[in-house]
Amino acid sequence: MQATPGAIADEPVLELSGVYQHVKGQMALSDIALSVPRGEWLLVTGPNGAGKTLLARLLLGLDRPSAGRIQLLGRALDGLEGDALKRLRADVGGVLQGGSLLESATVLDNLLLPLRDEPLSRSAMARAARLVMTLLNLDGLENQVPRALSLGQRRLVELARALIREPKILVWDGFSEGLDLPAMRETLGVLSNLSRNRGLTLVATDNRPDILGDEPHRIAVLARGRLLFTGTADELEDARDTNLALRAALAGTI
Ligand SMILES: Nc1ncnc2c1ncn2[C@@H]1O[C@H](COP(=O)(O)OP(=O)(O)OP(=O)(O)O)[C@@H](O)[C@H]1O
Repeated sequence: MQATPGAIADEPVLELSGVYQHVKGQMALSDIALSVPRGEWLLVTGPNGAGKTLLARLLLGLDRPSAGRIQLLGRALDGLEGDALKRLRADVGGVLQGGSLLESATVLDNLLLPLRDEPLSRSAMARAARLVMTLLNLDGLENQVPRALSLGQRRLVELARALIREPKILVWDGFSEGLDLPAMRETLGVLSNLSRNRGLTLVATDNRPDILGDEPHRIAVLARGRLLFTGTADELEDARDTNLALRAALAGTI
């Protein structure tokens, strides 16, 4: 198991303070503060339109916040450009909602995309691809094109691509998208091993607050771009009894 929630762990590998994001004149994220220690898991949950994808994109360095500070692995994202940003991105893998596979490329070529600028031989790249494929039970699919795959397999190929550079942080937007319960359980087992053995930190987003099951994790509840709660699943259970807005957010009625 990865470090238990609340344990005194290493320095946070991911820290946000006072983060705001405007989208088309609307305040879509307001005053977000989060801190995740190495090897821990954070689930960001909340109803449709709460701002989960916007937050995931900020963590992946795909968008810049309108205001506030984002620190990943001790480095402030806002000051980073060019090669420094590229290096940081290598340490942060992302699985985005809605899919992002190249439809005209094979599974293998999709997996190798993040390695295209690395000074690696083709055989070293193929070895790295085989490792992640085996890890995620994708063996035998390397020459398929994405449209030949089930939605679940596509998600796992996206996960494999995110893991191929052995990132220190994985940001997974829309965790349950395309995955049935057995696939989800198996994937959680793989991620749990990576957290235990390599200190992988996970930030997952999902509309469902219970999606990470019994794996130790913290939960952040977003609604209308504001963080209503951060804590453990047990603390969330207690808080929802007395907090009307939190109950509405979890029910998707806010
Ligand atoms: N490109 C965009 N143009 C206009 N508004 C946007 C854009 N992207 C996001 N928004 C708005 O920002 C808010 C947050 O959107 P976001 O996609 O982050 O929510 P979410 O919590 O991920 O929702 P879902 O669970 O449906 O994926 C929503 O009101 C959304 O309409």
